[in-house]
Formats: sequence, structure tokens, C-alpha cells
Amino acid sequence: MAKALIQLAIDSLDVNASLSLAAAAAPYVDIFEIGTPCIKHNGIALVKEMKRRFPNKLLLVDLKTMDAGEYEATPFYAAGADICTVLGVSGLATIGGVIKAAKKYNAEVQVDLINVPDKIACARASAQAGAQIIGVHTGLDAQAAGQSPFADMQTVARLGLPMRLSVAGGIKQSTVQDVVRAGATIVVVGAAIYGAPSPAAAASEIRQLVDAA
Ligand SMILES: O=C([C@H](O)CO)[C@H](O)[C@H](O)COP(=O)(O)O
Repeated sequence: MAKALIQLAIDSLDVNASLSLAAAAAPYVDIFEIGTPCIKHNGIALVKEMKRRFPNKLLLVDLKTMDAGEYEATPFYAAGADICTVLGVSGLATIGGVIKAAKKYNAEVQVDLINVPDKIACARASAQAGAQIIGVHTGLDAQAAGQSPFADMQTVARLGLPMRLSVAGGIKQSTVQDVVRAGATIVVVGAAIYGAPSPAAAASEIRQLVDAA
């Protein structure tokens, strides 16, 4: 079985801090995520700069698109995004629009199940529409309210859909192996790396744990 990929979520608003974090973690991660607050603050220029500095990494832009799927996502794919996210709650018309934009650039789409009431139906419909990745995600505010992605992750993994399963929401050293063993093929880690005293050391530790899972 292929090893799970590690995605570093970059949630800083500061461009220099974001680029420094990416450089420190680069040896240990597979995907750089420009997080939603970061992309809203810094825009397409940061997508271009990340692609220029890290041409061999996959680049996910966490747009969390809610409407105007094709129109909103197209310039981000054109700027170098390998994956853009669209919200499952946006509905199939918007998801389909992002898929159409991705196809033009030979890129991929992740449907984020954040706050989707019927996650099973949305995951199945997203697979059928042609999305390559389904994201089980407990956002930062829901985490602060005590929620975690682990139960939903197991439910979605059991569906055995023909798409990669990305899991996000407070994943750290003590939980990352359980996430991989439950079937995640992309493990998203933000605060456990960027909030660590040494982000490089934390990323290295996560890499070892994922590869040993
Ligand atoms: O997507 C995220 C959040 O909704 C803000 O946009 C985070 O990047 C994601 O939750 C991963 O970060 P951690 O939960 O800190 O690992």
C-alpha cells in the first residue's frame, strides 16, 4: 500500500512567515496547503511564489469555494495550484464547476465535508462527479468547541470510494498513526507543526510516525 501523504497547513497571514515555515518543513512533507485565512489575505501572488520556490511539492489552495466554482477556481489553477478545495455544502453545481476548471489544468479537486449534514451522500456524489479527494475536516472553530474528525473519518473510510481520503482537524503526533491506520491517504497537519518550538523537528517526527504506521 502506498504511504500516506503529509500535508502541511499554512495558516499564517504573513507571507514571510509562511515561506519560512514551508522551507523548514519541506524535507518532511508532500503537500503544501495555503490555508483559507492565508489565501484570502495574500491571494494569487502567494500561489505563484510557492510554486516558484517549491516546484516539486504538490500545492493545495484551500479556497473552500461556496459559489461560482469554475470562475473562482480557474485563476488559482492557472497560477499553479495542483489541488483546490470546494465545500461539500456548496452543492453539486459548484463542485462540478471546480472540477471543470481543474480538468483544464490537469489538476485535482478536494471536496471538504466541513459542516455537511449527510457526509455519506455528499462523499458518494462527489466521487461520482469526478472529485479526486474527499476531505473529512473539523475546522479550527469546531476544534475549539471540542470536536474532532475521527468518527467521521471512519464512516467515510468504510465507504471504500475511489478517491483519496484527506483528514484534517487537530491531528498531532499522538493521533497521526491512528488516522493513517483508519484509511487516510492524506494527513493534514497545521498547528502541531507550525505551533511547535521547532516546526522542522515536529514535521520530521510526523514523517517518521506516518511512514511507520
Ligand atoms: O483548514 C483549516 C482550517 O479550517 C482553517 O482554514 C486548517 O488548515 C486545518 O484544520 C489543519 O490545521 P490543524 O487543525 O491546526 O492541524
